[in-house]
Amino acid sequence: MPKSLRLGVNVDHVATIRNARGSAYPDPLRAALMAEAAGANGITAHLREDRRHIRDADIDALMAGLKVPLNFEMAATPEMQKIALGHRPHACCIVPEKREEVTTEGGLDVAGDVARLNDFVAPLVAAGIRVSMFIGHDPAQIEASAQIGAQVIELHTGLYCDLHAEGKFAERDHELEALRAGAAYAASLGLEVHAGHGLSFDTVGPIAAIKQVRELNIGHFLIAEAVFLGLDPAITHMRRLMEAARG
Ligand SMILES: CC(=O)[C@@H](O)[C@H](O)COP(=O)(O)O
Ligand SMILES: NCC(=O)COP(=O)(O)O
Repeated sequence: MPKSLRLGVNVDHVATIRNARGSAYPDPLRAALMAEAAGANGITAHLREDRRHIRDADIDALMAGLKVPLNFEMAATPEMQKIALGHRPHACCIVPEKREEVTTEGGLDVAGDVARLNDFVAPLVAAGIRVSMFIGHDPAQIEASAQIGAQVIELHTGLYCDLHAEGKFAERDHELEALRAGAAYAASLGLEVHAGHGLSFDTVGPIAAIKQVRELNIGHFLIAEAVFLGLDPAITHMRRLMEAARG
């Protein structure tokens, strides 16, 4: 695989399992270290406002224990900005968050919140953090991300994965085409392009094949598949599929 396609493993749902029983295990850091050993290029963790999975102590442990970069996913709130500036992770991905949602439902509305997000992102960039906006493929959102000074966008692949799971293949292919166009447009504006959400063995190939995409962040499926295969084999197989798609 060209070095330019990285795999970030999201460990949020290791914490989901831990929190379901209020136990001390399984430990997200242990999973992250296994992912690192299995060849993950980075670790992603989303500290939700409601702390439903990752908690503050997990972020402390990941920052202290990881060798690979941490991509810290967070909402654009003053609380999260303070935590990010306290830790200075390699990257921050700014995501939309609704307390009632089961998972991140769509991309961030950067175009509708340019002035606030501009001020929000500036101190993070000044602290040396690579800032990424988790958005859909709408050109207006891509342009707004560049305008506010983000260096990276992460394209939300959730709809593409949902359409695949529902067997709506024509709509899936239409969404895939829009993701391809979005990736090309973002790269033409000088943005680094990442992608993720809901990716699985079945859906990763066409996204990995988009040449402007430099990083995939994958979590829920890998943690689920680890129940059957183990974490290392699940990550190894995902990387093989990425490599095969990249050519
Ligand atoms: C933004 C994003 O895609 C990740 O945070 C991932 O979905 C895991 O978090 P949730 O399942 O809580 O949305
Ligand atoms: N930003 C996407 C991510 O980190 C992983 O999402 P998922 O694979 O857990 O849906």
